[in-house]
Amino acid sequence: MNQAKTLGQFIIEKQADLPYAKGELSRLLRDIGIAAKIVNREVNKAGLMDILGHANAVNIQGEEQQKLDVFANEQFISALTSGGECCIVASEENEDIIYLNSPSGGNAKYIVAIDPLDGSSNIDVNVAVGSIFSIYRKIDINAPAGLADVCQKGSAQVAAGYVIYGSSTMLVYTTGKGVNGVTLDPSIGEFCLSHPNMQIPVEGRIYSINEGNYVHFPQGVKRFIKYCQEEDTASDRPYISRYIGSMVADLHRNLIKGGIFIYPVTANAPSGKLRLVYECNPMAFIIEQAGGRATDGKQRILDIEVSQLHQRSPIFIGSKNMVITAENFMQSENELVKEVSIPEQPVLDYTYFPD
Ligand SMILES: O=P(O)(O)OC[C@H]1O[C@](O)(COP(=O)(O)O)[C@@H](O)[C@@H]1O
Ligand SMILES: [Mg+2]
Ligand SMILES: [Mg+2]
Repeated sequence: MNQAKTLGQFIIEKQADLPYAKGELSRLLRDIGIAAKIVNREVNKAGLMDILGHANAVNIQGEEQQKLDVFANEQFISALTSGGECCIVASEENEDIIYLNSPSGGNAKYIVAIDPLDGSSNIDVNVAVGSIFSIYRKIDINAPAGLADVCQKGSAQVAAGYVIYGSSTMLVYTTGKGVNGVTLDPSIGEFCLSHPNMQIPVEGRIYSINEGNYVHFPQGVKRFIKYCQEEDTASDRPYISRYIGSMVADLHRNLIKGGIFIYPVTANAPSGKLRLVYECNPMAFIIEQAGGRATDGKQRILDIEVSQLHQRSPIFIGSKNMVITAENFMQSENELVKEVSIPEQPVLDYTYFPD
């Protein structure tokens, strides 16, 4: 049997596709791969190590930091520092941006924004968690890097990806030329190409949302949930409800099977819960590159202006037609503004909106 291509081999092979292909971005992806392997090692034996539970500290979001949040954060920052291709790291776990004293003496051109451990509420219960990264190039290569370089719109990303620490550990990434997935082969300690050119189905049957917040949802979201639960053979409804509570895991499933993930505004999260710079933007770049769609219910996530490092945004992301349908419900019920490209689009029957 042919040995699958390793991440390193695949990146080199694809390097010609990369803008400014001098190997820096390839090396940066390699460094992220190294940090992911170290985090994976700890996640896998978390129950045996003193790495479960709280770190007795609170991060800038006001969330209790988990020990694994802190460990993962340290691993990514140290791998990016020693790798030398990154000049600034912005992390969910750090209030301010971190300037890296890279061995390249500060000539590094790339900025990395990270959610070092995503799905923290699932760490102690052995449910899939992840890491998310977003990569930008300095706006002005010759000027010192700063906050403005981190707060670029999502559409300026040169690469993005996530790692899922699940039944197997995978790294899924894009450099703006499609989406590829590699799986960690523990026997050789290498990520190997397992999912080339990933595509999200245009239509899906899975909806992922924390229905525990239902009473606080906007009317449009409530109506979309009702739509998903209605019986209608023509459009293959009712849909399936799946919610893991780790954004990476919920999106990974939907990327493969088709589906929509929604984290809307709620009473507790008036501007949404998930963070634009290191959660929404990288996931939106990946899903769009896989043929899907990502908006805040109206505006394309990648076009949203970034004014604060830890800014939050509502997010509707996944299979193109499902996101468009959800957006239509977010619009007033009398106005169908966008046509989904489903041939048999059922005529909306207004008795459908009982409330
Ligand atoms: O428990 P809730 O409110 O449904 O929130 C779950 C969401 O929060 C998150 O855990 C937030 O990410 P972090 O764990 O990185 O803080 C997402 O992964 C997940 O989608
Ligand atoms: Mg997260
Ligand atoms: Mg996190």
